[in-house]
Amino acid sequence: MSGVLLWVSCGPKENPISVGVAGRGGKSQRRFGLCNGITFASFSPAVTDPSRSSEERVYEVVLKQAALVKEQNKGTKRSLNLNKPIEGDFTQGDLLSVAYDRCGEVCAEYAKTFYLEAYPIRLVVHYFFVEIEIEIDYTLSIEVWCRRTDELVDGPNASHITPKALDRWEKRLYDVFEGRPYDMYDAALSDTVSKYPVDIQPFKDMIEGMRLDLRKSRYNNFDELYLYCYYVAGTVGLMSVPVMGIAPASKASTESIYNAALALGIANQLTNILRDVGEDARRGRVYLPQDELAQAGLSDDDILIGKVTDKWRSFMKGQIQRARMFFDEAEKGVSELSSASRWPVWASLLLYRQILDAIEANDYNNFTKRAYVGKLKKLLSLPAAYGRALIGPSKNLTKMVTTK
Ligand SMILES: CC(C)=CCC/C(C)=C/CC/C(C)=C/CC/C(C)=C/[C@@H]1[C@@H](COP(=O)(O)OP(=O)(O)O)[C@]1(C)CC/C=C(\C)CC/C=C(\C)CCC=C(C)C
Ligand SMILES: [Mn+2]
Repeated sequence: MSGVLLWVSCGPKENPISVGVAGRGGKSQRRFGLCNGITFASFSPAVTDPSRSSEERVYEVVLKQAALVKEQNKGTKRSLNLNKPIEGDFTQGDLLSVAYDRCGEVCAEYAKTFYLEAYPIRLVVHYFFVEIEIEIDYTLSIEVWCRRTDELVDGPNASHITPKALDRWEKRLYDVFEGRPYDMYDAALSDTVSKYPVDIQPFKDMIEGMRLDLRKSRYNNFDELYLYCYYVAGTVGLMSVPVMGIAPASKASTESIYNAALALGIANQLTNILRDVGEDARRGRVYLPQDELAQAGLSDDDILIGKVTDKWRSFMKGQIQRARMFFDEAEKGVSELSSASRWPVWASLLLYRQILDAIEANDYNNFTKRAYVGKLKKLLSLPAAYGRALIGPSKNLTKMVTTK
């Protein structure tokens, strides 16, 4: 089956950016395409087609993850096997609870120093609003693993990291999934993946993203950038949804919710890239698509010189517009999540999206001025997010397009 439902082009005249809604045959396989200007005039969904765009290939992962979660929800769960001798008078439960506490501490530390301040909100939600009893936030173990993975290529020891080291990290990931954790943080993740239908694929893909960061510092077009964004950030959405859970009342298809989760990761990473243009360029990295830069009459040198010109402003307008489209796509899925997850996800979405407003407020100077969302704005986002989180799954199907 092949076909196209709709294709529109938008963005500033100088930098048009296309967005498509591409049909994939039957009602249960429709999806949104926000990738680039490639018009799928006629495409085959065959998995073996080598000419597929990154978006199509990533969508296959989404379908697979959605299918797996449906399957595993029905079947058995892996059970944790802590093979290592346990010292002291602890039960496995005590150790795990300490392990999750440690994960919480790590995330809190990052939340202090980094932009993504979802952790304190998650604490508030879990401790005061959703469960009066203190309960474990299982996504913390995933977040710590993501941060540790990112630290391998971005942290203080990054210069010593080789592809071999990443291979060892991947081997260790397999151990985690097989119930053989190496340390406390791994033990928490082992526990999480034994309790929830989390698949190893997005984790492996994130490591692939780190491999890419070791060998690649330029992206020819948005298709290449999209794949990178999937690896390092879209994967986070796919890892988190099986733990966060889908609202029991949701009538949306699992695929469409995973697609929204993927979109949130991509939107966040695009925003990250737009905010860090100057900083990344000084480290020898230009993530912005080379063909789009050239089309706008810009080059790497313009980025290194770092002068905000009208050409740059216009180029940035297009890039910001595309990132916002991914946020819009993500929005469609948040209401379908379990009630406990909606507030933190809305909060992180609203907070992160404001970084794009901050870039505009800086008159597009993302070379030397860091776009940042002030404390008051952050604070005001919380009740706004709370209000949105009150809205649960839509009763009709028009919003999410497909049925389970
Ligand atoms: C239906 C629907 C919308 C569901 C929501 C799904 C969901 C929870 C999506 C999460 C999306 C998300 C937070 C993605 C992270 C994107 C990101 C910022 C990735 C960064 C990668 C590397 O970037 P870079 O090196 O360029 O940047 P730095 O200079 O290093 O900052 C990351 C750093 C990867 C590491 C990812 C994280 C630390 C986030 C992990 C977070 C979770 C697992 C918890 C998510 C929970 C909430 C409530 C958002
Ligand atoms: Mn990083």
